[in-house]
Amino acid sequence: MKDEFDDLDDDAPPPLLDTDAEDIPVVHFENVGVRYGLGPEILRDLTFSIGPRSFQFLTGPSGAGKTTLLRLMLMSIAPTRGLVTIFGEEVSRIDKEGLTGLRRRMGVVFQDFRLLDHLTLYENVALPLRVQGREDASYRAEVTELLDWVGLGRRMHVMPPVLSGGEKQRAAIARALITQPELLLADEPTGNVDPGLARRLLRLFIELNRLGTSVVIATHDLTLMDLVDARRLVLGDGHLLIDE
Ligand SMILES: Nc1ncnc2c1ncn2[C@@H]1O[C@H](COP(=O)(O)OP(=O)(O)OP(=O)(O)O)[C@@H](O)[C@H]1O
Repeated sequence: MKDEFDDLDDDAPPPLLDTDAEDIPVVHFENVGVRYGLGPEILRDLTFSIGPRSFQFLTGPSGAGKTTLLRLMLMSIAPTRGLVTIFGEEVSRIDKEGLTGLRRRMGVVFQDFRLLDHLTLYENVALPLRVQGREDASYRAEVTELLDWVGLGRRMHVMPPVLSGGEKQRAAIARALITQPELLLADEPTGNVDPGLARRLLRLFIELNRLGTSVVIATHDLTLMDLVDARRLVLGDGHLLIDE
């Protein structure tokens, strides 16, 4: 695996893009609250925006609601109160097809990876492009290059069940990035890799951001966050504090 990384630049991550405050937010929450079933409110009074081409960390102690907030942005759960607007559209007014259309504009790295076990790594990563109707020949080089980037070039024809947790995580990251989505939501995307590899993956997220993607990385990892001068969305006691 090391060889595949030899040509990577190990310099500090490049500076983040400046965002234009006048652009329509990619995500906007207005007084949002959420509870699971009849349980207590997990998140309360959330009002914030995520701008186009912006980069932010989402952090807070275990159980603070980071995954829940990502699920709200992914529209896989609905708020119990307040308004969620994604790509300028208010989520409660959108039908199922509309939601699918909005989700296709996002890349998501789930904590549990969600790779398809009956497809090879290459096929998993290529799947979002196939769903877009593209032919294999048109994306083969892109998929191979990205798999090389994350150090999985030599593993691309294996099935996910034989991979380590860190390898699965990198494959899940490659799948989320391959379409250059407008919004990337990543839940602890470096939780299963060593610090050196975590830095390289962070660099990949920053490169994606430089190409125009808004990036949200949920993490506990202070060392990782300290590498980038990025906005921090900090959850605690159900509330959100923003450190610009
Ligand atoms: N499906 C669910 N049903 C009921 N409660 C849930 C559900 N999912 C999460 N919770 C509760 O909501 C709270 C927030 O969970 P969440 O997974 O969003 O936190 P987190 O900040 O992502 O935690 P971690 O850092 O440990 O992954 C927790 O108290 C959790 O027990």
